[in-house]
Amino acid sequence: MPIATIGRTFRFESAHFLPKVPDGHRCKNLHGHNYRVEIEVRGEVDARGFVKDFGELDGDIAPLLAKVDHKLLNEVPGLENPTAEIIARWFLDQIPDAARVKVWENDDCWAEVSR
Ligand SMILES: Nc1nc2c(c(=O)[nH]1)N=C([C@H](O)[C@H](O)COP(=O)(O)OP(=O)(O)OP(=O)(O)O)CN2
Ligand SMILES: [Zn+2]
Repeated sequence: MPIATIGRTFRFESAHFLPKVPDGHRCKNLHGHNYRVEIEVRGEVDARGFVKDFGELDGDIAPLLAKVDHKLLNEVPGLENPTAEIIARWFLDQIPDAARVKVWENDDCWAEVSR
C-alpha cells in the first residue's frame, strides 16, 4: 500500500505567561493567544483509501483540546512553561501516531516538533 501524510488543523484560545523569560520581558505578564495546532499523521493508505479517518483524528485531539481551551496553560500539567515549542511537544507526546505537530501562537510565530 502507498504511504501518505494527512493533516488536520485545530484551534484553541488560552491565557499564559512565560515564567522563565527575564524580568521586564513583556511575555512574563499574563496574556492570551488564539492558538492553531496542526497535527500530521503518516502511514499506509488502507482499503478505505485513508491513512486515518479525519474524524478519528478529531476524536483523538478533542480530549487534549478540552484541557487547554479557555484555560490558563501554566496550570495544565506539563505546560508550566508554555512556550510554543513546549506546547507542540505536549501534543506530540500524547498523540502516538502523530509524526509532526506545529503550534502557531499567532499568524506569524510558530514552533514545530516531529519524530
Ligand atoms: N521561541 C519562542 N519565542 C517566544 C515565544 C515562544 O513560545 N517561543 N513566546 C512568546 C510570547 O508568548 C509572546 O506572546 C509572543 O511573542 P511576540 O512576537 O511578542 O508576539 P505578539 O503577537 O504578542 O507580538 P506583536 O508584536 O504584538 O504582534 C515570545 N517569544
Ligand atoms: Zn504569549
